[in-house]
Amino acid sequence: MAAASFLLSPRVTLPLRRGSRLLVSCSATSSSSSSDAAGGVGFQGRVGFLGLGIMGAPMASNLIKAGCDITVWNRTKSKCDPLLSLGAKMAPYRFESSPARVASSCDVTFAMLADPESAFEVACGANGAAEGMAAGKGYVDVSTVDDATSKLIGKRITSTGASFLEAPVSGSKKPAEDGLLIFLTAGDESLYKRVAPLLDVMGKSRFYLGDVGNGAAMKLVVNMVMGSMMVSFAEGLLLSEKVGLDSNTVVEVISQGAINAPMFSLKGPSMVKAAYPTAFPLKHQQKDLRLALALAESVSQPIPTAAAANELYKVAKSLGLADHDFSAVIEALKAKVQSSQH
Ligand SMILES: NC(=O)C1=CN([C@@H]2O[C@H](COP(=O)(O)OP(=O)(O)OC[C@H]3O[C@@H](n4cnc5c(N)ncnc54)[C@H](OP(=O)(O)O)[C@@H]3O)[C@@H](O)[C@H]2O)C=CC1
Ligand SMILES: O=CC(=O)O
Repeated sequence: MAAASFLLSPRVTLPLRRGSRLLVSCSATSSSSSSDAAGGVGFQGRVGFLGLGIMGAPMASNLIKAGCDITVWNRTKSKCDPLLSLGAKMAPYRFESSPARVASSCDVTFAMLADPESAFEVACGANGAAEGMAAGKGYVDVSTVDDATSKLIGKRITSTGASFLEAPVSGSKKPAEDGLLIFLTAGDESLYKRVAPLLDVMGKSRFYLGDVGNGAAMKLVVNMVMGSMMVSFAEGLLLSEKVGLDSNTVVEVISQGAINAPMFSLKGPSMVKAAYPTAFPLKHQQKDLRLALALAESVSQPIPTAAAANELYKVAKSLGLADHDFSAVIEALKAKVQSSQH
């Protein structure tokens, strides 16, 4: 992909329209001819990718397809296989593969892990990425974590002389597959500019938000709203059913009005059929609400709607729905209706 080159103002990201996608692109510090030889996306160097779950696998896959030199690692090794088939590498074979090995063999390493605990472990634990970091290298954590965890990871990474950027994403499995994620970045601004061509392969837009913690906070605010919206939608679907309305018509009416959201049109029809194919696991939505509640608590901000939604996701987890899509939260409401009738 040829990168449209322009000057980035400090702390500002300007969306450009290219084709049908809002896309921000910038040149790396190298000339386009040398960077094209190194991968064709305007980034020069080797890229590591740690965590190949629902999101990490398609993100890494898009980088490979764009011609980047990618080295992958995942706790469950079999998840590396599809990426290896596409042309990814493992860290040097003579050593047991580990985040540290990936980081030491790459210029920039991305991490897409489940939660604060795993993001910390993979970055800072034994054989963690920090052990392979050094001056000149970069670590980009795209997992959804809280600001305190992100700061701890950033501190450990930068103690090696390397640079750190947090860059959680908004957008689910399909946007990850289509390279249409929204990056919410904060931290080292020169690393942000350096990896911008890679973010543009994986995403449709990117925001640079300043100090580490701001990207995490932005992501938690967005997902707090999303988690509450889903619960409200589920309540509406169940109520409509109870009063004899056709739930599919409700989805259609909502899709034409001011409260239309792609999420409702996308998930509504399968929710009506009680099908919850996993795009965003329910356990991660509950984790994000839990972290948003802690964020709100830290500034004494009441968020009663999100708190109530969180309770419902906890019930859904207790019903064995943790690995289903978060739209399965409607089943927790159904269970409440049933228990109130007995
Ligand atoms: N799915 C979505 O729609 C979106 C998710 N996110 C966020 O992105 C992150 C990843 O989400 P997603 O890909 O859906 O999640 P998955 O559950 O599919 O993948 C989680 C990844 O974390 C790894 N992992 C979990 N625990 C550990 C551990 N203790 N040590 C090492 N690796 C570990 C898993 O490895 P293994 O394969 O071995 O289990 C896997 O690679 C989460 O923070 C989520 O909130 C953000 C936007 C959208
Ligand atoms: O974190 C989930 C998303 O859809 O964004």
